[in-house]
Amino acid sequence: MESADAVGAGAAGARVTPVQELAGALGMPDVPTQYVVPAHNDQQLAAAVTASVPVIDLGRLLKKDGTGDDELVKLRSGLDSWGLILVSNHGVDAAVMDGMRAASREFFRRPLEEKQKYTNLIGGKKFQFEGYGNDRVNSPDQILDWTDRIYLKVEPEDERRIALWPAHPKTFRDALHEFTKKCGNVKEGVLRAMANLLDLDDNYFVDQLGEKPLTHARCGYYPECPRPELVFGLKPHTDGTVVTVLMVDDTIGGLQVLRDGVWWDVPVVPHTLVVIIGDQIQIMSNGIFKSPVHRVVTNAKKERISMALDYSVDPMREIEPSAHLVNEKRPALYRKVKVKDYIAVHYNHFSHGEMFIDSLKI
Ligand SMILES: O=C(O)CCC(=O)C(=O)O
Ligand SMILES: [Fe+2]
Repeated sequence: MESADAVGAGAAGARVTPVQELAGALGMPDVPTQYVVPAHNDQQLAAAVTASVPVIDLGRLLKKDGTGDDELVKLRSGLDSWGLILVSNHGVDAAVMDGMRAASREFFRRPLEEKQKYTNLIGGKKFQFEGYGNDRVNSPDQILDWTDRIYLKVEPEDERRIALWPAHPKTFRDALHEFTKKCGNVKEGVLRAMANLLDLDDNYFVDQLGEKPLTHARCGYYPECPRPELVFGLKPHTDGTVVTVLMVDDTIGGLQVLRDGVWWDVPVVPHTLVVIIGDQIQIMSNGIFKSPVHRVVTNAKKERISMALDYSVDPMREIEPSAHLVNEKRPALYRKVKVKDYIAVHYNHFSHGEMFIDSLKI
């Protein structure tokens, strides 16, 4: 969702019951009002149609002998139409994906006391982005999302806070390490192809990541929800990342993307990865690539699990539209911004259902 570093931490957050506990409460007649979206925002009832998101063969896409040209065309059309794509032949073994998903699922099945060892509330109160729990609560009128998560900094590797990485199941830490390592190649491959589409040097976006790019992993858990028509798994947002690489649940959908005022289901294709354009690429590409508004809907019958890797430029760097993409016909659309500041403010906007990128428009 947002790759937030310790930068934004500090505000006192109200303690919120894990959604998993709410969902498990016997005889609960309804969901707490804090989770109910206001009626005017209730497009949840509208039946979503499936988006024709293309599946891109990453191996072919990266071929330099011309055989990948079809994939490049598909990539362009997928990004222009949806702001996201599915990727196959991506080099992340099925065993690595399944192992990660299983470890994540098992973690959420552990008793609450054990999960609380990794809490994202220091002293039960002060919110930090890393750890287990809910999203940060900024104000009493914030609509909460029907999801628990464990959010961990995975890169730079020497900044990992291993004490917050679940020790059980025993496979969790290795699975996350391996998954992250493999997904890094997916991110780089897609970024190279995207630069290629804009006639930039292939390494342009990869170089922009800087010396210490930031990566966070978000294992999301969405329990069954008794009132799916009233409650979001994750409210509409754009990602504040460069790109997000996402492994969705292979048995249940829920991710939707907004286009032309309509919500579309993102199809579930086993063992593909979803790559979503983030705001940072929107800025660097001077608005040519657009970060899509997406959300997660809840389900009355089935829990859902997902694993997102949020890739960000080194927070100490500034980003701005590439000079190659700015000219008289197309002046710079966004102001230069320090990534650290962007990340901090993006989250506050998200929690109120606003899009921060709009405030950077020139
Ligand atoms: O759970 C999902 O499928 C989507 C998660 C998401 O949008 C995010 O983490 O930013
Ligand atoms: Fe997202």
